Amino acid sequence: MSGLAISTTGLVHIYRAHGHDVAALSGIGITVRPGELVGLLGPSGAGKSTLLQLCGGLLTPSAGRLQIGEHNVATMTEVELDRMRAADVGIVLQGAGRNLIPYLTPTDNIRYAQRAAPRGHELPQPDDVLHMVGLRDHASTPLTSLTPGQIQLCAVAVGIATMPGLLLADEPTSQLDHQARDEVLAAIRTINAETGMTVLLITHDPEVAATLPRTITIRDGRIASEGRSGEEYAVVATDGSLPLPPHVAELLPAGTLVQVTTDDGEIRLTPIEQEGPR
Ligand SMILES: Nc1ncnc2c1ncn2[C@@H]1O[C@H](COP(=O)(O)OP(=O)(O)OP(=O)(O)O)[C@@H](O)[C@H]1O
Repeated sequence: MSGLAISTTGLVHIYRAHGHDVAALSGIGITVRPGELVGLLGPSGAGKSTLLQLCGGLLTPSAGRLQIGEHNVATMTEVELDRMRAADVGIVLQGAGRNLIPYLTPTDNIRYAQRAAPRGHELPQPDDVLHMVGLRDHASTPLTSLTPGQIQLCAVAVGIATMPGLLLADEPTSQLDHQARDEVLAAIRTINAETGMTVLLITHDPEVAATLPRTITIRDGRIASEGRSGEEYAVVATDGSLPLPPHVAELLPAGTLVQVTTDDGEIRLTPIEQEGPR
């Protein structure tokens, strides 16, 4: 299967908890092309995991549009979402162990993940999947004998067991030493490059983020900025609003009047001094 595109418009997700609502996403608009490798960044509680789970069909949007390849996620039934997860979208949850059955070998974990794929879906050999993540020599090694890095690689292998068009990974490099982190990142890059699978991964690690071709930073449930090969850019939203980078927002407290002028192709923001109350 080739890479799946992701497209969202005005995506909103509200958790209803203990009698009050939490708006985790407040109108996200992103487009990810098939085969892109994208990092999702942002402070704790920004809404990254919520976005990832929506893309994986583990949650359904409260409002807005979410398209994964041909799937219009907002309108799908539970059965259709199950089918999408079983073959088209691979999810690596935070904490490698949550993705694995501890008493099965890497090969059998992959076979288990492949069981749910619909009839007719072409499945790779477990050995080939393990080769792709660099674990072929550990096909039959008990999980208890693997290092933390190898267990994470095994979780990634299980995530791609059905060769989905989209791999979603929630902090796949966290809690690993630098060498293991780089090996997991290299495996994800290999998967992306060799299969054309679209990859969306969450990371808190600036060193990981700096190596990714594209990053999307979420803050307070909205897109705050995008990075391209380590360079940060503000993104104009569909309603024309432009989130200010934090170091500029500090200079312009809420309510500041700003004159916006253009001059020879440059756009200038000039805060206007307001008279205080007499
Ligand atoms: N099941 C839930 N019920 C109620 N509120 C939730 C639930 N899950 C997340 N939230 C809230 O939604 C907001 C976004 O959470 P989310 O986990 O998506 O953020 P995050 O960016 O992934 O954070 P972290 O980096 O800490 O994992 C937070 O305010 C969080 O407290």
